[in-house]
Amino acid sequence: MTSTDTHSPQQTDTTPPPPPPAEIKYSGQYSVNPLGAVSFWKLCAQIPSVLRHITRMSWETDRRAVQLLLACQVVTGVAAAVLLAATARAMGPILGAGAVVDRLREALPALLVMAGAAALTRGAGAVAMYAERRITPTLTTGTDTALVAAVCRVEAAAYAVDGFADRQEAAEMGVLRTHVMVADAQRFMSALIRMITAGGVLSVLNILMLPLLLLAVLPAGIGAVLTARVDYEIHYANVADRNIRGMMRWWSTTPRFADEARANGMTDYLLFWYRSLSERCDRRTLAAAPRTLRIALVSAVAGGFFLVATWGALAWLAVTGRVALAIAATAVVAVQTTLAALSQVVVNGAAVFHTSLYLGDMQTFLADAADRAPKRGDVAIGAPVEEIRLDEVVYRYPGKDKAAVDGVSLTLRRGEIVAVVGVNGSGKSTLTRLITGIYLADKGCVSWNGTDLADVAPATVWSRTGLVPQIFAQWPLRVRENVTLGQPRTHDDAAVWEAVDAVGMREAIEDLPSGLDTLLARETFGGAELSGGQWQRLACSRALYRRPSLLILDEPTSQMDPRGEHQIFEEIKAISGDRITIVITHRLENTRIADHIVVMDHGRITEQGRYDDLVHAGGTFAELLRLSQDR
Ligand SMILES: Nc1ncnc2c1ncn2[C@@H]1O[C@H](COP(=O)(O)OP(=O)(O)OP(=O)(O)O)[C@@H](O)[C@H]1O
Repeated sequence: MTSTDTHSPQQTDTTPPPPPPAEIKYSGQYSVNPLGAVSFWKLCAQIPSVLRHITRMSWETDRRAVQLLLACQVVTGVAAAVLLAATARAMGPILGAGAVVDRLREALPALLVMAGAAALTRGAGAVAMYAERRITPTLTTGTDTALVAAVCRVEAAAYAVDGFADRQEAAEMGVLRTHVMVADAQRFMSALIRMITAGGVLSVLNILMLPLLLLAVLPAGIGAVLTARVDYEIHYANVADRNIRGMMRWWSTTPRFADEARANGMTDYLLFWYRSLSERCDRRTLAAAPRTLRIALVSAVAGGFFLVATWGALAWLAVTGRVALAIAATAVVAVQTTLAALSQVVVNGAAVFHTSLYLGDMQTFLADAADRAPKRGDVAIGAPVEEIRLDEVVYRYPGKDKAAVDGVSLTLRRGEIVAVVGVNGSGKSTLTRLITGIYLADKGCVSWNGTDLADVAPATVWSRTGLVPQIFAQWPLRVRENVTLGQPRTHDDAAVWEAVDAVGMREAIEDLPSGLDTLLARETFGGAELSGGQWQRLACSRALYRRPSLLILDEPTSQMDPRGEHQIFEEIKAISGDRITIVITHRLENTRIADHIVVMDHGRITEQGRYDDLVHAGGTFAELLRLSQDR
């Protein structure tokens, strides 16, 4: 699990060194490097399908730009052929006999054609760049948004699946590569066309030249693909560490946790942790460096050998009179053109191949995320919600041995306030996730108005739910959006103020620089910050604004002063007639407002009843109440 590390924060002779970050290694189907068992030639064979894939993605993004790009490729190819043919034509008179002026005059038409072809190639290159720049931003945004949407839309249970976050991290690399993907593909295609044209012309001049040229560049091609493969292996080995490092970076640098990190003297250790993770990634990268050096050296030596052979063959052909001098001169130009194009094909082909690895991860992740999207029925839940029933409901988190909720049966009726209490980890929050259909029960059934949630379109359930979770988001949005988020808003702020008044936040919001328009993100210019309790009041106002059929408050007042707490519970009572209300709390005095109290332990309901009954029942509730009063 762990390894030793020499860098440690504030280490003295008397204090033991802190443990380095745990090395997390995943096992199971996701631990296998997808490249491990694939042969080199199979990898190369992927390139056409990757190009097809990139073209299809680009086509869906901007058809006209793709058409423009393809037209530029054709122009590039034709111009390259014309350039070489005109070169051959010009070489005859230039290298022939007679006065220089006469020879130049004779070669002039061909020279003009050469200049025109060169200008056309440059022009096509510029237009192709324009077309690529039209496609790339939209394509990147589309891919990035698709990834975010896919993650937002999976069944919430997917987040608990081992390796899900790491595969998301790997998929992010695919999104990053879309920045360069079209440019790489375009350069690869245009170099390929130039190479085929120049190679074709060269093989017409002398058939021996082409195989020699191919041999000169092939080692570089193989070297580039092998290096890309090594890079990917390192990337793959680093995914888990990079993922944790990314999280640690955010947690360590966000102002939200700055007080905690400083006052508890955490900064040195956090930095040590971050550096240790980075160094671990570096060590893997450095360990692979000799392999990449060997690949580069071997491919350079082999390529150099065949290149010398190519030039030698050309010289031998010219010296022995097997080709005319003019043809030999054209062949020199053709060899240079083909070599340059071949190098471009190799470099950009390797880049396309490299991209294909990351795109592959992205595609696999997107397909997996689509598989994990809710597949439930399409029944809609109508208002009002009269009854929610749980029958022998069981739920176990992936990878856990014990069920978090284990055979719970319960009926909730409109107008009731139900309090759920129990020790930490007894399954209260999980129960609310099952009641709202965020998780579907493994066994048993949760039904709303008699319809099993497995048959219901989840959006129709969630449009009738208001949830204040234990850990709620402090959205970096304006105050207004922090109240209305998730609900279509009207142009009238009256309902917003009503929700704000219900949690006693009017004065605090009026004191902000721009009232409801104040941005609640102290990190940004002009942003403001609320206190912990004020944020919690705002989270409550968000749930109340929705006027939900099911209102769930999970420790809603844990950060509030007694006045705020009193106000919230008064409000809950006042509006309870029209809805089902569930309150989870460790402050047992607050359960007095409940019509029914449910006590949970180890995922089961162990007691239930009204406050006065449970106080005298001698069970867990009475014990917890006594402990809370024993100061
Ligand atoms: N996302 C999760 N993935 C895996 N296990 C989880 C997850 N959330 C909760 N658990 C486990 O399920 C059990 C029940 O947790 P739950 O959060 O429902 O308890 P709780 O009663 O709400 O606790 P608390 O009073 O501390 O809020 C615990 O053993 C917990 O470790």
